[in-house]
Amino acid sequence: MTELSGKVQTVLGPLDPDLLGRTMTHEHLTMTFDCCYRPPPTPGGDLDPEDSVVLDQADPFEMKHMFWLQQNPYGHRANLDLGREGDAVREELLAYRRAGGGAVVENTTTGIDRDLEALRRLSRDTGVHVVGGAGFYVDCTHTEATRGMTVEQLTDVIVGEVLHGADGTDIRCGVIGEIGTSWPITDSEKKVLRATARAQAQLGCPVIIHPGRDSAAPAEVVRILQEAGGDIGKTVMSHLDRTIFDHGELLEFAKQGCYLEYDLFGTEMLNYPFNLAVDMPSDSQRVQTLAFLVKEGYEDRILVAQDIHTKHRLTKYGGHGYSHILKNIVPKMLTRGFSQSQVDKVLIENPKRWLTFK
Ligand SMILES: CC(=O)NCCS(=O)(=O)O
Repeated sequence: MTELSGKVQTVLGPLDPDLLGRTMTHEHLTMTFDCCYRPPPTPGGDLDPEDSVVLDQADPFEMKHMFWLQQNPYGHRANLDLGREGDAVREELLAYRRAGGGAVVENTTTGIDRDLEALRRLSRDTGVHVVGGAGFYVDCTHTEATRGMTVEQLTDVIVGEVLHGADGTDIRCGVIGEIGTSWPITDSEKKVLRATARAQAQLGCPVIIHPGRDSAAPAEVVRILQEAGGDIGKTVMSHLDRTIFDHGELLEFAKQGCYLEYDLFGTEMLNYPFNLAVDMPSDSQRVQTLAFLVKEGYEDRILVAQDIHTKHRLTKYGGHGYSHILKNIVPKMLTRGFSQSQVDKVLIENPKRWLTFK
């Protein structure tokens, strides 16, 4: 289809897919998540204000705050700024390589401060292959200029980011996404989805979607992409661990044929701040769901990641870091009945197939 056919496109240029190695398909190395700030709940009952667990916004990161940050990651603005952690992320990526990691897909798109120059530096400094993301995040980050564009214009922007480079650089994106959608999907997001599908049809490239926080959202996104000519077999549905909980519903969705991504490994919280009706699964429950999907015949469709997008999850701040899956989840999978070849599919073969341009 293009000169990228049969290759993976990293921020350092086209790559032989066999060189990728173990790949986290949904991470952020630098981004801002300020758009998703949620004020923390105020303590009720008889709590003395002196003992309040609500952090002052000016408070620095301290050990005594880490449990609070795990429970309220979006309630502290400093935690949402992953853009100034270059040195810590570089150290983490070196540790990721030592743990056997080869590549990460960096899903930061327009709206949450994509920084392709930083990704290129990090990749050069660490030897980790980094794939950058084209396109737009959720509606609340769309500018008036974005909202004003036609589907054709949006398609041109996305195609240009893959073929020529994004944000005024010559650094070319290797996936479209994460394309952000809310629930219900807004008009501006629908246009971006249609443009994504058209760009994918032209380029034969991988696509990755951030669905809205409702169990009906993934199927609705797939419907819109399909109608606009997208290639569902080359599309990832992210964040399924906070979106579809019922196993029957999950199997129904899996039949659509996209990749099924469990990418919030390392996130353990009592109340999911974006949807209090949701009981966020633990890592053990995530592994159980993956085992269920394997039993149902979907081992060629599963992808995993940690989707690090806040500071408290970096090892610098006591978090699990980018190596969590390799160091802790893989051994757990092997004790829960996964074969080494199934683990290799999830970490190596499935990402490679998805990321290779048609
Ligand atoms: C960066 C990003 O969009 N992460 C997903 C957070 S969510 O809570 O799963 O929506």
